[in-house]
Amino acid sequence: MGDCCETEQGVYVDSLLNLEWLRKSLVREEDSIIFSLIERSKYPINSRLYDESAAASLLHLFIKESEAVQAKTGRYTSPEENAFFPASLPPPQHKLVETFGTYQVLHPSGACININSKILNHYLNTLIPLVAAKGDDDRNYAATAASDLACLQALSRRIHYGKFVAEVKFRDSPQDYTPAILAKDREGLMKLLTFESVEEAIKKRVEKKAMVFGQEVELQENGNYYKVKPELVSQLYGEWVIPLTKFVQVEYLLRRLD
Ligand SMILES: C=C(O[C@@H]1C=C(C(=O)O)C=C[C@H]1O)C(=O)O
Repeated sequence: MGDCCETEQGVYVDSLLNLEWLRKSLVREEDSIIFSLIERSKYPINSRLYDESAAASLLHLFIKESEAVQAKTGRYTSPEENAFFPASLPPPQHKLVETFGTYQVLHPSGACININSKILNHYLNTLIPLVAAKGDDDRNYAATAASDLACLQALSRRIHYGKFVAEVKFRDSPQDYTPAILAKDREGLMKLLTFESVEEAIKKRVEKKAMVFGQEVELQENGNYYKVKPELVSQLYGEWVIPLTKFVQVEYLLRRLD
């Protein structure tokens, strides 16, 4: 790597350790999450896609194979990315990406935190039934799986940003976090890292975004119809996305002094 790449890497690492940049990334990720939910709502539940009675489900196959392609093309060299099936992923296989280094941004014992199995479970059991209509179209399983993966990857990215947020918060005030980490005081850590006003603003904003992104566009006024219920997105954030991001933060902090 030449100087130029090192400089670029430096800028990238600096961004990942800047709370303002991270909060902007969380805001941008809202767009991806909402758009992907809107896309998923095009298809009915298609529950046979998730049927695990014959070994692994079709969704499982779809995600595993997709992640293998994405690993070969370098997706998981980024510290912002976490695979759903990380065991035995192939290495990058193209010269454009095979020299990508790994970035030492996070504390090593927290860097590998991966709660994607939790995310996948919540997604399958809670989210799909709320977003998709009942029924099965007997056809669009691969397209449905592709939109599931888009939702899952956006949610996973968003939630695992918690690791970087936690690192920045720790570096900003180690004197506040250290005693709670040493005492393994989850509740205390949760209090320290929580900013209620930031969370309230997020819930309001995602509801508004869902209204704007998901409205039916007609030439004539036809009242308000939204492809995904705006209050559902706000609820999803309040009950699930924000709590899981905070869970990641607490897990990370608990390992921060290992
Ligand atoms: C991510 C942060 O930490 C906490 C979690 C938040 C979230 O998941 O959106 C928002 C505010 C904080 O309570 C943050 O401070 O930005």
